[in-house]
Amino acid sequence: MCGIVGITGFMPVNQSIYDALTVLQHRGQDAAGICTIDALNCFRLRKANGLVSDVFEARHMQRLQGNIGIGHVRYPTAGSSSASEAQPFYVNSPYGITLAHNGNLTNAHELRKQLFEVGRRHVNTTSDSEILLNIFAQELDRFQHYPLEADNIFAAVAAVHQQVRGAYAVVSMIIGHGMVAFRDPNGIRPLVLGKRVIADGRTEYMVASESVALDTLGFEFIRDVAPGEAVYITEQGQLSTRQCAENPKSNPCLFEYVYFARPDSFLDKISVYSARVRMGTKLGEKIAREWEDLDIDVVIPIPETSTDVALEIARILDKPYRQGFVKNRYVGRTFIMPGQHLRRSAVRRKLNANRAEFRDKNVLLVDDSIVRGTTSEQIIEMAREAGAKRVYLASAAPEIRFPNVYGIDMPSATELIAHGREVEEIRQLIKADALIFQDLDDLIEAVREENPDIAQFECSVFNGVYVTKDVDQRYLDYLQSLRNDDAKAIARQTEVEGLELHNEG
Ligand SMILES: O=P(O)(O)OC[C@H]1O[C@H](OP(=O)(O)OP(=O)(O)O)[C@H](O)[C@@H]1O
Ligand SMILES: NC(=O)CC[C@H](N)C(=O)O
Ligand SMILES: [Mg+2]
Repeated sequence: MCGIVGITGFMPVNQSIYDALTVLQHRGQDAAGICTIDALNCFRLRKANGLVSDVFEARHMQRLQGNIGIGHVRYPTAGSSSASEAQPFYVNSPYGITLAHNGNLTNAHELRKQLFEVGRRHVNTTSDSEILLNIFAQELDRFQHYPLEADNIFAAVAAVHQQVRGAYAVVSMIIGHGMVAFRDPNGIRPLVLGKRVIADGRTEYMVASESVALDTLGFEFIRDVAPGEAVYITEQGQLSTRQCAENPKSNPCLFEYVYFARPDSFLDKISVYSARVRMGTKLGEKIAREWEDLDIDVVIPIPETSTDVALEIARILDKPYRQGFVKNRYVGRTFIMPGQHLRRSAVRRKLNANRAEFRDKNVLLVDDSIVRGTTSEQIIEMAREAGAKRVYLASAAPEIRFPNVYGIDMPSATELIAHGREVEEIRQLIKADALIFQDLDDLIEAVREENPDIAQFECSVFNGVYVTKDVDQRYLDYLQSLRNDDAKAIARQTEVEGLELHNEG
């Protein structure tokens, strides 16, 4: 997952975009970038691998001048992890465009070919986001006049929707025009719109992956950008919006609510926190029903994402909730780290047991999800080392059995612990005394309660149904060959920096 942000204002936006990226950091830890438009109508760009606090030093911030800008934190799902594939991306025609993308395209390969052979455009990286930028640029280029009207920009987004498949929440800037943001016709990845009225009465606008970024910067939430919709804000601060998809549907990604988003965000009118509490209610009730004879002394979350779920399970079961693990606050999220070796070693650096909570007790550990099983296997071992008598595990998400192709880096089914396995086999692998998963219908119900208008969630990782309908076994095999952990490790070793475009180093 990645985090994106864009602001059109009347004061310098560099610090605000930096601050927004820090609260979106949980969506991507590998690279970060900010691009602004300065007073001379030139882009200023700084992007590099690393956390936000590492990428932007004072000298970079000083150079990122301008009242309009976009930012990105990256968790790669396509291409390489080279710094030249950090975002935003730039293309010089028409007018000069930069773009930041959260999601993943499922027809990037065909689009690249078409861009080269028909559009005569070369894309110098292996990033799907640079392809998306070039498709957008190609469509804007069909209007051979300056300035472009809002109608032209919306027509270009409509043409992007016709050609591009997959998931994309996008923020982009066009020199001489302003900022454009849009969301794919299934609304798989989130995007929210907010505003801030400044002292002289003018309105600044902001778009971001999650509403928490608006809160932090004092922007008022207006609404979610609708699936298929585009938002255009001119340099003068004039906002227009248009539905650009023929048949938009709301199919937001269910895993955002389970793991990715911050609990204090609202996505598609649903509080992530409340959804997690309801996940706890449903799972707690299932545990009470199915594990009547299990003797549980204490409920312990596996920090950090599962804490809200675990607290509610403890309430339902009427058992004490205890912080049995202490999280090292300086180690990031392990699941989104590149490479299994790094992920494994991170779990023990990140979590340590409070022995007093384990000694001679039967403990119920709660996690939000079990993906590769890296965390659960080690945590169960740590609980035993700390003296637990019996260790039970509950997962707020059902078994994750299928790859994700829409912006979560789970491209390889064989790396998923639940792929092709039943609960009992998984239990044996992670060495739990008992294991329970949430049912998919319960998870959907828990999330959907606040917004029953959502007819269907994107939940392919649980049921193998891909809402864009273009994903077949051939594509999944292709993706697996490209992006399994071994392939990525080899690619990292042989990686060379591509053409470095103008980058405030
Ligand atoms: O089965 P696995 O492959 O280990 O993946 C699942 C684990 O990874 C995530 O935690 P993470 O450390 O990324 O972040 P968190 O601190 O937000 O829980 C998630 O919350 C699970 O704990
Ligand atoms: N997680 C994401 O949203 C990734 C965006 C894009 N596909 C990349 O790999 O850079
Ligand atoms: Mg976790």
